[in-house]
Amino acid sequence: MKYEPQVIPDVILMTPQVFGDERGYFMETFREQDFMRECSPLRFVQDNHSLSSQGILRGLHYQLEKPQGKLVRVVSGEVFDVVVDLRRQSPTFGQWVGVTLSAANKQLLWVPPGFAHGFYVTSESAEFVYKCTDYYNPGDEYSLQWDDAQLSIDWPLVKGQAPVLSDKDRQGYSLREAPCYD
Ligand SMILES: Cc1cn([C@H]2C[C@H](O)[C@@H](COP(=O)(O)OP(=O)(O)O[C@H]3O[C@@H](C)C(=O)[C@@H](O)[C@H]3O)O2)c(=O)[nH]c1=O
Repeated sequence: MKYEPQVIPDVILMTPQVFGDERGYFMETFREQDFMRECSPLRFVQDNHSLSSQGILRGLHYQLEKPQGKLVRVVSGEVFDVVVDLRRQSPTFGQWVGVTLSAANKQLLWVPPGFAHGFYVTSESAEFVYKCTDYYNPGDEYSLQWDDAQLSIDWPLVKGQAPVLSDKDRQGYSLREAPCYD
């Protein structure tokens, strides 16, 4: 596994070593000892899997009281995955990182606690799989506005069309109003 810190260095893009043969391929997608050394000593307690159609945008989500670190990847299709630094003490507060994750590139992204996270589906559909370092806590969930002007995220919108959002995500907080991590 290759571990590459991004412009926000706590955010790490991981590229597995893929062993192809006549049967198909094999890859390791998580190895705790290496993950702890390269990314974080936190342990994972929940695994999630979602399916979304093209044009769906889920996010940008975070939990405030019980922040979740997330190790995310795509097992079918392609998404543009975005993380936003919401740690007020961070030199990169309010900055974002976006990467393309796909079944083809097999990359994983480590999203540390303290970040909002979301993704936009660019393929016909996408299955998204991730591990979390804390449990889902619905009362503690917040949504940051995907198109906040201050964030100015460069989403690769298909045919320039507005993304499809959940009701909750249509009422996301602007960065200015959003409760953040102190
Ligand atoms: C996230 C989550 C949802 N649910 C339920 C609540 C609800 O009825 C249904 C759909 O929930 P949501 O609309 O919040 O699902 P979704 O919009 O896919 O939420 C996810 O978005 C991505 C971007 C993330 O980063 C995740 O942490 C999570 O917030 O599933 C759980 O039971 N456990 C969970 O961990």
